[in-house]
Amino acid sequence: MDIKEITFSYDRKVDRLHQVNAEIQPGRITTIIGPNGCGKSTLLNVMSSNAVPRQGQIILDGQDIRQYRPRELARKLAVVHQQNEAPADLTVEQLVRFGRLPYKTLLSSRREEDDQAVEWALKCTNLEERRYRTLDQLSGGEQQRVWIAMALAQRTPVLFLDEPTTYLDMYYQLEIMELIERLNREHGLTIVMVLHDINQAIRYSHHLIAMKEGRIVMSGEPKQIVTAELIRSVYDVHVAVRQDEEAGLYVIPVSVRQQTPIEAG
Ligand SMILES: Nc1ncnc2c1ncn2[C@@H]1O[C@H](COP(=O)(O)OP(=O)(O)OP(=O)(O)O)[C@@H](O)[C@H]1O
Repeated sequence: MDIKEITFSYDRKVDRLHQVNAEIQPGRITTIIGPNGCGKSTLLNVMSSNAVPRQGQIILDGQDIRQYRPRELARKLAVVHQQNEAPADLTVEQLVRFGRLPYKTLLSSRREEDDQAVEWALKCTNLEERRYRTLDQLSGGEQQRVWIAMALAQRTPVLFLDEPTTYLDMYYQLEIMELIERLNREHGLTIVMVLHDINQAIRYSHHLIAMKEGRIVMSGEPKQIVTAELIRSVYDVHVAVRQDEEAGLYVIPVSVRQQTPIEAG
């Protein structure tokens, strides 16, 4: 996937992405990092054709994504959004089955292929035993796995995830990250995600894209690009960068860079 010269504006006045260029490597995990409001979700939305750029193109399999019909694109690329809602009375299995919509035709009945895809998605996400539950009968981590399962049922080679670990505790965060890693390693999925946790981004990504104010500041292999200087320039935070035998490279936030003096009252 090629991101070519993308400029995007919500209101045709202020550009939120400025001539963004990047390459998404197939079969790899790419993570977009950067401060609140820098344009990460916007870029993901443009890359999935949910938002139309003012300029530039997203090329997938040799073709501009805007030339694909929505069903065609939905067979190539699935998205797990940041916030998801569903009717309260649907079961996990019924929700996951929605992932098969891009394969439905007017006359088609339930096909074996659909059943297989749903079973595979439930198995990958370890939800087989929860299939008859409704969302409100699941923990936050399990709910997030349902949205991932729905995307997996689409059986696409590319998966986008926007902040998949937000609101989850440490255990469920790790569980989701390990699931994503397995989907990449064992099933060859190309993953593009947005993460706020820099340490998760370092640990689970082959490639990082660091953004600030609608621009890519730096991109590359985490080990190559993550330095205290990069984090300072992107987040305005002073960090210590360390290496641990077990955990690998990691970052410890130390202080915000610009301290505002507190005036004596
Ligand atoms: N629907 C919208 N209409 C107008 N402006 C928007 C809209 N969505 C986002 N923006 C603005 O575009 C800029 C980029 O937002 P975006 O959500 O892409 O940032 P982000 O990096 O994903 O942020 P966060 O980490 O807080 O989720 C922000 O200034 C935001 O206020």
